[in-house]
Amino acid sequence: MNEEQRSLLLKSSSRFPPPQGVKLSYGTAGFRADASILESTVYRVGILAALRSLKTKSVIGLMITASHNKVSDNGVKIADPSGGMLTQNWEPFADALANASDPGDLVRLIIEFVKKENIPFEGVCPAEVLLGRDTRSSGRSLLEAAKQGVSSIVGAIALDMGVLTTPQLHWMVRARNKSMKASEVDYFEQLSSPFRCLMDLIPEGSKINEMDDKLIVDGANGVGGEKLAGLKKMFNSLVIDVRNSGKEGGVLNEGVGADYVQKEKVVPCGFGPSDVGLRCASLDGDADRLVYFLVLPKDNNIDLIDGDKILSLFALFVKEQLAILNTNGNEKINNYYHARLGVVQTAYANGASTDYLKKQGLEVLFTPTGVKYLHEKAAEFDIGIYFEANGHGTILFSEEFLCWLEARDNELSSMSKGSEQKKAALRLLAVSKLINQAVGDALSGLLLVEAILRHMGWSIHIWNALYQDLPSRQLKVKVVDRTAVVTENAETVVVKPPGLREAINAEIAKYPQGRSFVRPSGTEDIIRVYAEASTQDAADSLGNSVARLVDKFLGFSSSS
Ligand SMILES: CC(=O)N[C@H]1[C@@H](OP(=O)(O)O)O[C@H](CO)[C@@H](O)[C@@H]1O
Ligand SMILES: [Mg+2]
Repeated sequence: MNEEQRSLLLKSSSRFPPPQGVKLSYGTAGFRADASILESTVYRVGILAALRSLKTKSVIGLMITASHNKVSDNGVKIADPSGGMLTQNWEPFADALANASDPGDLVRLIIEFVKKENIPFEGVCPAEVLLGRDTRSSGRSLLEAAKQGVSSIVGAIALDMGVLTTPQLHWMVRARNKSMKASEVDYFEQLSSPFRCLMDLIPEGSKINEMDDKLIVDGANGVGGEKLAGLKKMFNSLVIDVRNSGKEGGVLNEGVGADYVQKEKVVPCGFGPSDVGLRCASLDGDADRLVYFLVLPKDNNIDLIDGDKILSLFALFVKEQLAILNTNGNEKINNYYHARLGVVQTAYANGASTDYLKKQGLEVLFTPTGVKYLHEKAAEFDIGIYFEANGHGTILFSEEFLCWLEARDNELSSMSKGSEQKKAALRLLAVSKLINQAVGDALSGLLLVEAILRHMGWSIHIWNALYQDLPSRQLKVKVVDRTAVVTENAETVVVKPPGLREAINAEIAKYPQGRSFVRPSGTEDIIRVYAEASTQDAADSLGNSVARLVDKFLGFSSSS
């Protein structure tokens, strides 16, 4: 490292001293903590983003958000050149950088890493980082810290893209690296034109009734509501009523949003008895999660239509279109492409959804929690559909399949214009454009759900009745050290501390259709407990028993 670079780093990093006595970890979705301690971390992630840009010779993204966490938290994560999450190989470096004790230590780590990764350094290559943030007010100063981090690497520039949903930033990074136009208007256009195409291809007679036509969306008092309001101006075929847009004075994620609705299974603020029976949806704070729900007449209860059911809807539609594409009248065509369709879930997927998907003949795979794992697995298929139960997911199409599909579409244009096969090809191409290929995106997911419901001629009630969820309960347990819990087998089995696995299994055995697992959260300082059983009382009781076990083995009460 030359003297200019070294002194630039030493000087700028001395303005961002790390918080004392805190160990930060890149976690399930980047660094998250109380916003007041994050400046140094965000500054350092700015450096990391610039190095990643140099290494990959591509545009990199840096997003400042703490998604569904409380408004006083914030966080930072990196989008890789494909628009996906930061490569997992770099996470240990991210951890080391964030925890470096002083400027000297930081510079030493950078020198070592640059050497190890063979990063073209010292201004030989340009580096570019796109910055985005959610609506948290702490995001402003954190964005400044990120800018300082990026520009402390010679030759690196940071471009402030403003307040965005997380998926918008990921999409922009991907678009820039594919030399496509990448403004917000381009993003809206990318979503709205395939949506219109899907609507034009709706089979005759698939009309859902008038009353069901309106969609009411809870924007979590975050960035998603405002962006949705901008997006819906692009078409008039969809009536969307946005509530909790953040403009009515509500607090981000407080009693609102997809995480609240999914975990608590109650109506968000701003919804009530007058919404009974209507199609409602909820976004999370940075609009990368989407769940639907139906308000029930009593006690603020809802019927939750979660990520598993969105996944099921998407999988049915894609499977149906593939089947049409590969059929010629009553005869199967000979040279069809056998597209491998796979679905990916985590242990939080409701057991009834997995049974349902398997009964549809679909290949179902499991990964640990965190879209970085699901995305990677889904990318192994020609069409890989992944969703976390909380509503984060998307559909990935392989380049090979898309090439074949485009060629098939052209072939069908000359042979059988207006045929069912031609329409199926067009629909799948439209889905591949509408659904965000970089990362799960509540806005593009919402448009696809709306288009498919109309295609099927289904109300939200019919969709909800595809299968019935097993009752479940999720709990959080505060412990002394959550890293003391180690799991394996896609987080379904506890390996450490010794004895906890056996104790949990003994509880599960008491409940018909019982299933329960625990794991340390990667975004909060807690252990999560999940329980499922044949009745709600049984799921609650199993969850409580397992939470007590966690507390007994690891909690504050166990250490006292
Ligand atoms: C049970 C649950 O919903 N966990 C969420 C949550 O992760 P935890 O590691 O469980 O805190 O936030 C992640 C990021 O948004 C999301 O990917 C994940 O699914
Ligand atoms: Mg989110």
